Amino acid sequence: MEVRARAPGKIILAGEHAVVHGSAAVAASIDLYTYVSLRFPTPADNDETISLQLKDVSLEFSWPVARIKEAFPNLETQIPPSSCSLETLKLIASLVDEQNIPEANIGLASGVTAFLWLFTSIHGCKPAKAVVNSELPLGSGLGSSAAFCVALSAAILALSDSVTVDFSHQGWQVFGENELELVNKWAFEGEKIIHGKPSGIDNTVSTYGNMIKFKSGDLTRLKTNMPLKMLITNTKVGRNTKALVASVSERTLRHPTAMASVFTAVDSISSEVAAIIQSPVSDDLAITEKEEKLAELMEMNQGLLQCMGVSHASIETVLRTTLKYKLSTKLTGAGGGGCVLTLLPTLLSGTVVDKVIADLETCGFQCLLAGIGGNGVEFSYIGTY
Ligand SMILES: Nc1ncnc2c1ncn2[C@@H]1O[C@H](COP(=O)(O)OP(=O)(O)O)[C@@H](O)[C@H]1O
Ligand SMILES: C[C@@](O)(CCOP(=O)(O)O)CC(=O)O
Ligand SMILES: [Mg+2]
Repeated sequence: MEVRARAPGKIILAGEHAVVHGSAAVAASIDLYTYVSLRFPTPADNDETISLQLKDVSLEFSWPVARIKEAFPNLETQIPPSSCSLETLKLIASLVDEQNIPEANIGLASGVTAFLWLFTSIHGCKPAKAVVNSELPLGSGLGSSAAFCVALSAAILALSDSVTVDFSHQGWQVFGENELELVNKWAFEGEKIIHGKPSGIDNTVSTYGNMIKFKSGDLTRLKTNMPLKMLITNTKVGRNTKALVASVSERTLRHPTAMASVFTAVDSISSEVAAIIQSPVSDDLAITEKEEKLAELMEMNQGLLQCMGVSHASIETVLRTTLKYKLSTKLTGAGGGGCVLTLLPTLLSGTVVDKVIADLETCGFQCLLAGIGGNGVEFSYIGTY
């Protein structure tokens, strides 16, 4: 009995960080996915463990079911989701510690903790094997943590009683509205373990796909016929979302009034971005005008992200490089390195795009052109149920 789920990564067009503090943000899914397969062993397998294989980092973790029962004598499965208590988090952290994660990969510990908590909350101590692989760079601002939590939640729920599914369906299928909501809620609880204080935008756009406006937990799905092309540049500078979100909160505590103004400005920028994206496109001139406005708003948002203290020398290098070609750029996700977005206007020639990419790659960065606004989470059964 095996299920496979996939969940997309995302770009944030406007509003990262400020969205954690109640401002609006606009995000879109991208066509790079995290995949999770989940399988319950058959009696013939004689496997009494819960295991997690992380292919992207070539690591595998495994816990005998008896060890988990010993650590969690009072474990109860729960639907709908509730938050992981501090006490449970400590118990799970000790199970994760026992796996001796290499120091170089210590950032994975929170993801492994999220897996153990999501799985045991829904299936208790049932033996199972989960395998994860991703097309997303990890820890780079493209929402790998959310895609990981959404794909895990989807796979775990797809093998649970709380989801009614059509086993005869071949290939990828989508959940119903209620089930999507459940996947999103569980994934948000997983993101809390990885991020500390997530806004919920990343798991929401990974669950629902397309393009969304998100404010204080409320989702608005955006309808657009505007062709939007973004160059994504990965500075390859590693960073950690939890630490960056915490640093913005600390700055907010030190300068509450100034930061409130910054967040209000970001809120206006995001609302304007959403309005531009949604307004009907009539002709090339209208597209060019909209692109010019978007470009300016991206520059303004980047300035405010600098005010929040989440830019980085590598991001500034991308800004300077793209400015030579009069292109507008902003960081995406938590910043501090990671990925940067450059708006590529529709009428920009392919030769210029190639030159920009060559310049950025000379700096040691990695460029990619991802499809924007595709499907959200999907799942597929493998073999018989
Ligand atoms: N494919 C994956 N395999 C293992 N862990 C993952 C994977 N994707 C995400 N994670 C978890 O998410 C963390 C990165 O999340 P984060 O710092 O929020 O960056 P981002 O979400 O921008 O990629 C990793 O350190 C790890 O704990
Ligand atoms: C900085 C933030 O706005 C986005 C973080 O995205 P990522 O984990 O860097 O992909 C945090 C959040 O909204 O939870
Ligand atoms: Mg993340």
